[in-house]
Amino acid sequence: MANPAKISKNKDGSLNVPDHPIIPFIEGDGIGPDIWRATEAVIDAAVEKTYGGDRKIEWLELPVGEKGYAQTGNYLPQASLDTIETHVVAIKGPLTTPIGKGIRSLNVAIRQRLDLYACVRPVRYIETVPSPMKFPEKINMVVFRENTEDLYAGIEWASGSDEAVAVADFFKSKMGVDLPPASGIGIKPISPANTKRLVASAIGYALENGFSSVTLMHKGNIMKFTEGAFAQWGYEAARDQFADRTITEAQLYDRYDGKAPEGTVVIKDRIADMLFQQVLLRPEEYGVIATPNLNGDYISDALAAQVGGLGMAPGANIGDVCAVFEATHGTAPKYTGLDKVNPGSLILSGAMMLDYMGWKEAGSAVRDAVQAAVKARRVTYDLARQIEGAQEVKCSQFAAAIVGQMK
Ligand SMILES: NC(=O)C1=CN([C@@H]2O[C@H](COP(=O)(O)OP(=O)(O)OC[C@H]3O[C@@H](n4cnc5c(N)ncnc54)[C@H](OP(=O)(O)O)[C@@H]3O)[C@@H](O)[C@H]2O)C=CC1
Ligand SMILES: O=C(O)CCC(=O)C(=O)O
Ligand SMILES: [Mg+2]
Repeated sequence: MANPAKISKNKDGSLNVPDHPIIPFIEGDGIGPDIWRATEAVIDAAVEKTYGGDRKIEWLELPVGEKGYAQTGNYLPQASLDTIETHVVAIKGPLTTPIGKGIRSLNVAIRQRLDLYACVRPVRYIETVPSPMKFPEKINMVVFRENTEDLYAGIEWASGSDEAVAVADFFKSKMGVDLPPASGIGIKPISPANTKRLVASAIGYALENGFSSVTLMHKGNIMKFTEGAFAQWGYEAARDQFADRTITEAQLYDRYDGKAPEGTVVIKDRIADMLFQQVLLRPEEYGVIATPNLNGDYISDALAAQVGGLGMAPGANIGDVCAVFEATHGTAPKYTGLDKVNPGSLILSGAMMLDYMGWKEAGSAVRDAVQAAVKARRVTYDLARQIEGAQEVKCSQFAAAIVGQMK
């Protein structure tokens, strides 16, 4: 086995992945340590079984979150971010964010500071996993959530603060806008450049992965110059960057009689609230969904519920320089240290990471083993409480069962 070495990126964006790559990981807070241990065991086993010792991951822990604070006095040391950037691929457990006070989200900060602009969250049905849907097998969607701006930009001021008072004065004197007294104020920036790169990556993904549509999800009837502009800029990105590979929904019916030409993707847009009901009633009409940050946050948890809940919802944050893989869910604090929760989301995020590295056989090995373990009906509490005849097992036991299913 060669010495451990960093993954690097070529000028064309492709990756150089050595057989013994160093991959930084953040264990995470709350349930993070439990699900990380489980994930590491499953990924290592998949790589070992797939490549028979010719490939191996060298894990490098980064102190971030509560562990970062305990070890360095800093929740998000710059050195950890630099390490992710220079190693190109990383994986993380969830990190806690206090509500209404305290530090800003470290998860959001990682995405913004590393410019990981696309939050990619696939929603696919796994057989036997309990679903509230009548036909869960019809669900195959991938959320592309803009990850760097919108209300998550963190531009906000507390009620009564000097800044909020100054902004309110400015609105009143310069814009003729009278805010209710003592309002807390938040700003929602949505830019053409950040929208277009997100939508372009969503269209590229749809074309590469055989999806027939990209839906721009927005609330542009109400927030015309932010969400409405998102939809408009999304259509512009399709027209300017994928002219011969995209058509609009209007063109689909006007020119093509409802049948899209081979190798094209239909670009459509839907108002956000309405889309929440359509993904329940007619999921087969939606493939890739590109949307601003807040909508993407909401719809990814809602869609996760359709295919078994947050315990089975993987994700990735992808930028031009590096990528950080992470589950959709958070730190589920009430389960801290109980070895109880489902590690499936982080394990499946690990499978996405293996695919991204070009180790697709190992990625498939992970997914197949998860599927087989669920079918065997020895699952964590979240699935066990919904599957008839299932036996509840601990987080670590579920991971061992997944490893046991690897051929
Ligand atoms: N990317 C990140 O790191 C994220 C961090 N967070 C942070 O996490 C903290 C807690 O957030 P909260 O809103 O409670 O959301 P969580 O996603 O942490 O948990 C909410 C509920 O979802 C279910 N759940 C979550 N993960 C799993 C799992 N692995 N297996 C089984 N069930 C699971 C549990 O449901 P039940 O109670 O029914 O068992 C849990 O109580 C906050 O500080 C938040 O800011 C939140 C989201 C993402
Ligand atoms: O950063 C957080 O604490 C929450 C983030 C979140 O909900 C998400 O990324 O989906
Ligand atoms: Mg969320």
